Amino acid sequence: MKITVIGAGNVGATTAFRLAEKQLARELVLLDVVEGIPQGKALDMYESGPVGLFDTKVTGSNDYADTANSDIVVITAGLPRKPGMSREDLLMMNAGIVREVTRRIMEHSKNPIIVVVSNPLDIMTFVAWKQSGLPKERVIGMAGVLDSARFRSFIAMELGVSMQDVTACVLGGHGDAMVPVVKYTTVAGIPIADLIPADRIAELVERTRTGGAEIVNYLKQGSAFYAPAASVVEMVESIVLDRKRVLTCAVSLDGEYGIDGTFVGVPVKLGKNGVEQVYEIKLDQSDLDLLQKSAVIVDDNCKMLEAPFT
Ligand SMILES: NC(=O)c1ccc[n+]([C@@H]2O[C@H](COP(=O)([O-])OP(=O)(O)OC[C@H]3O[C@@H](n4cnc5c(N)ncnc54)[C@H](O)[C@@H]3O)[C@@H](O)[C@H]2O)c1
Ligand SMILES: O=C(O)C[C@H](O)C(=O)O
Repeated sequence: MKITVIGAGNVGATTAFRLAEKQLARELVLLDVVEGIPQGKALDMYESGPVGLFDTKVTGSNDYADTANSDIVVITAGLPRKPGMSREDLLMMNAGIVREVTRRIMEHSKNPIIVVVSNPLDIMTFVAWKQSGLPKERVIGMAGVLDSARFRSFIAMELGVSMQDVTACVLGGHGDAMVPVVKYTTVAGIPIADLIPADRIAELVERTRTGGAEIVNYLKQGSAFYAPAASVVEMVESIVLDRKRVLTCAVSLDGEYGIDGTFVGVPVKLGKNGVEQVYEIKLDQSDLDLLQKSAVIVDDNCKMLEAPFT
């Protein structure tokens, strides 16, 4: 298994380190446009192997030839937002980066599975899919795992229970219009509506929707990376080990939820072939309306991007 992480910044480097520690790849390549950064960070990670007890061969590079024959490529290249910005404000700049990165990846790897992280997430996943020419099952956006993790953390904090017992469902685009689905959010199988008053749930839902901005406002110079990297690794692990985890990921829908051809977050089965099943769960009309609205926002942004994808 060879995994490449494009972008050796906060998310990329943290992801690469977690992947190395978990020994999910025999070979791990960290690539960035900035010379020296991927090489230095990769060597530093590699030198932690004797202490962290892993043998993954981690190398840093600025040359796509070193990514040749990757089984999985994680794209984290692109600008993060600053306080006051929305993720959509990154659209034009990051679309150019993701398009170019994808073009270069595909010159050296025939049939990789691409996990997209760059923002605005759902639209960048669309860009990577279009540019790559890969089947839609092999281009997957990471956001739902992160958004659900945030909702789970807030619920665990609220109730003083282990995060392990909290399961949350957050669908839709990775923006302020995301859809935390209260009905499918439970603590050891108990619906949270039975445990937390409705007005407080509404506050936790709102905190989840603005969870990314909450971190941006603290950091000032960039956005979250520990929870995002952990979320990427959960997805990659399910693919590498063919675990068939059911995780919310941004995938291209084909009529499910009344949405056609748009990338948005829904529960999918992730295995060695990428997206192996899309689950169309029964939603209340109000949640379905929100999900469809969120897809329209993604779609409108995709339309703002001018092809050609070559
Ligand atoms: N999907 C999510 O849930 C999620 C979570 C966190 C961050 N993000 C997004 O991920 C992206 C990266 O965030 P970060 O915190 O790591 O930012 P960062 O600035 O720390 O790192 C970005 C890296 O990309 C590199 N880069 C830029 N253009 C490149 C190119 N053409 N080829 C290769 N590398 C290139 C930069 O040199 C930099 O090292 C941002 O767009 C951010 O918004 C998404
Ligand atoms: O909020 C951001 O800009 C980064 C990321 O999408 C996040 O949710 O942390």
